Amino acid sequence: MSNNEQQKRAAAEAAYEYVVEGEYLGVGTGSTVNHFIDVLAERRPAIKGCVSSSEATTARLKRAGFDVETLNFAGDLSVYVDGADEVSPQLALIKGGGGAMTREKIIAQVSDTFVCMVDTSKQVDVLGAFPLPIEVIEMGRSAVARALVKMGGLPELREDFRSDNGHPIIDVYNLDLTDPKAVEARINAIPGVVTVGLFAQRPADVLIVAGADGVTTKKR
Ligand SMILES: O=C(CO)[C@H](O)[C@H](O)COP(=O)(O)O
Repeated sequence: MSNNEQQKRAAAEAAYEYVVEGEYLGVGTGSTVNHFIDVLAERRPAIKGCVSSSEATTARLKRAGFDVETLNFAGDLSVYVDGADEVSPQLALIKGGGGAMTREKIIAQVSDTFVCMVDTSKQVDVLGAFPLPIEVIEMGRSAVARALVKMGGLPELREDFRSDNGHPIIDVYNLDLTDPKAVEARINAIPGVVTVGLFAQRPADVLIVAGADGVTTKKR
């Protein structure tokens, strides 16, 4: 395993401490979450089942023998575990590198504790070096892109990609994200936007950071 994969695995092991037995567990998407699912598969907690944020995660959880239930059935959750592409000191996030941020945001919103796992490379003082993913309705994608240009952004359509919801994703460079809550509200108000991958209004509650010197945990 590479150093980076070892760090992801270490973060996943630390996140496991937040799993609550007897309940449904929210599970995010991405390579760090894949390590978390591997940890779940090895330790087999007595959870009721999982609520998944993507088809890829659902398939991996089912292969590991876990029940996957719809959020509509499971209701509000105690714990949601996921990764992120960037994290600020206030635990605001950029998510959606894997294109799953719509379902991720819905699950985060109804979870008491959002546990986010990252490696040190994803910690930034100000969000925005990572291009901001925005899921859009196909017929509105050019209109949304023009609105983003007016905000100072440089939008790029993600080539040959559709989200699990069947929508295109625009990755936006160059936005000023010094006030991420305000930018999130502004982008949410553009007609045609399904979900912006800014998690500032609902940031992480617990941040697990894995680095060369081990794992640290920060709480909001
Ligand atoms: O937001 C996400 C998917 O939509 C992921 O959490 C994010 O892209 C991080 O992925 P990885 O753990 O592979 O670096």
